[in-house]
Amino acid sequence: MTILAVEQLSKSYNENLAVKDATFQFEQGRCVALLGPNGAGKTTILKMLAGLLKPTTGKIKFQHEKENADLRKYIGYLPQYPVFHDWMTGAEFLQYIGKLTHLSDSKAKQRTIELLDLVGISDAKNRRIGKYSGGMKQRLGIAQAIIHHPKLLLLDEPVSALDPFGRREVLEMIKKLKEDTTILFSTHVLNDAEEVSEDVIIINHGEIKVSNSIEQLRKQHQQAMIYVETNVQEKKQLQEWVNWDVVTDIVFENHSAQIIVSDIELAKQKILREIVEKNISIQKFEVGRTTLEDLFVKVVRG
Ligand SMILES: Nc1ncnc2c1ncn2[C@@H]1O[C@H](COP(=O)(O)OP(=O)(O)OP(=O)(O)O)[C@@H](O)[C@H]1O
Repeated sequence: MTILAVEQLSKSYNENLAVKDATFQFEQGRCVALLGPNGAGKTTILKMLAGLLKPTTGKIKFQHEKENADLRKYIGYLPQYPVFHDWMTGAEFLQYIGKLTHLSDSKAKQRTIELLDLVGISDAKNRRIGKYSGGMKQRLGIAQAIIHHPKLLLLDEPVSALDPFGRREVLEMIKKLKEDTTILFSTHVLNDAEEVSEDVIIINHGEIKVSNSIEQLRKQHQQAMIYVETNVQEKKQLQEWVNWDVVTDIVFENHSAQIIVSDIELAKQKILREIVEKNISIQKFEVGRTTLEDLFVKVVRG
């Protein structure tokens, strides 16, 4: 069942069109990564979905609700830079948020205990938030976002500002939460998307470029490839290979070339023969397949 459908959503900040005609949808129970480089429009999209920014144009439809309805009761949101009262303890903070969401005193207390346990910071419940590590603060931020049992959890770059330990803590946390909640989280790191999500939406310069399951993307985009490392002069000779029937594309980067091919055996023989005949000096020759990282780089570079 589709939980959220977005149609031709746009947002302008004065002259700057930050999100352009974004159309995508995803199913209940999925964990979806909104992937894009800095300034791509991820935060703008998440804020519009969370009801914190008014779209310039377009529609947001949540399950059976009317288009552009107030969705706050269904949605939990963790901003990119959450702000806490550092003098409060974790438990005090969650009780305070519980009351803001109209829970009674006793319900707020009970939910606080459940959430501290769920996000794994019960031991630190009476410690001031100012003394929490980055990973603990993000986990507390996730706890406040799910205090009202939202159907959809929006997390804006939940791991970007964390060290490797904090990243791991929060990624594991997301894996646990996705068992019960639909999650849309933004990131600029493909590895995070591949590790925890089933679907990926790639955005660049405010435009949705890809929206698909990771499984489908792997099937569609993993192509046979030969990776060659050489020096700058040799690169010129390699450029001519793009005219061969067996070569689909060549992506150059510094001293390396990724040669996308249609027939790996034929291409291997042809390239090796050429290297020997033309006496091309190579440092590395590797046969493999393109990865989702290659697709992401290609999309971002246009
Ligand atoms: N309040 C604002 N006023 C004017 N321009 C803004 C505002 N917020 C964002 N922008 C611009 O809109 C574009 C998209 O920004 P946004 O923060 O949504 O991108 P992002 O993908 O979340 O980036 P990052 O990964 O750096 O957080 C950028 O060009 C940004 O400069």
